Amino acid sequence: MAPRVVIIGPPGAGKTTVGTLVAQRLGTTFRDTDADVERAAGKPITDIFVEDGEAAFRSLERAAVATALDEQDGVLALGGGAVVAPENRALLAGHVVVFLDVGLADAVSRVGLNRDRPLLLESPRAQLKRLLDQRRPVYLEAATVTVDTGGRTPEDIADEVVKHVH
Ligand SMILES: Nc1ncnc2c1ncn2[C@@H]1O[C@H](COP(=O)(O)OP(=O)(O)OP(=O)(O)O)[C@@H](O)[C@H]1O
Ligand SMILES: O=C(O)C1=C[C@@H](O)[C@@H](O)[C@H](O)C1
Ligand SMILES: [Mg+2]
Repeated sequence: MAPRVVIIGPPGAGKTTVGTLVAQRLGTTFRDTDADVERAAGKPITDIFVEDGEAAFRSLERAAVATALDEQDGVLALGGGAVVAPENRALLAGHVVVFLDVGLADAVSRVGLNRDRPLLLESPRAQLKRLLDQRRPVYLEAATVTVDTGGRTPEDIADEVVKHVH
């Protein structure tokens, strides 16, 4: 089995929101490696970061990405930082990988005051700027398709993603 489409992008890109809509449109299932990691650890991602550290989270995430790419046949969203690991990028070869591109202003407003993102707990705007600056080239490189999400509705973005799914 292989996912029909893998969705990547930073926090606030809309991976979960758009991915769920794409799965509905394709009549298939949606899977998110963040949820898989939480299930494997038996606790929320924020607690994994606080109690076990980011390295422990990344290790669980690598395992979750490998398993999900193998098992999932619908839509798969990766955690926002998953593509930073070369092992995960290598596993994406041959898949349809959609990067949901988002600018800083949209990412900040979408993430808002949500407290579920451990890397953004302090100075969300500055942290998001750092993540986007560091990772945007990595997302672009890992993706087979880049979809601009700026000022667009999740429904409109989902329609464009579906067009790229074979
Ligand atoms: N195109 C959009 N326009 C406006 N708001 C959006 C759009 N896409 C997503 N949102 C909103 O932004 C917030 C973040 O979206 P979502 O949780 O889907 O992002 P994500 O990429 O999965 O983030 P994370 O990496 O933290 O899991 C949600 O409140 C969602 O409703
Ligand atoms: O951008 C990141 O590094 C992260 C994004 C989220 O999806 C989670 O995977 C976690 O909060 C880390
Ligand atoms: Mg998400």
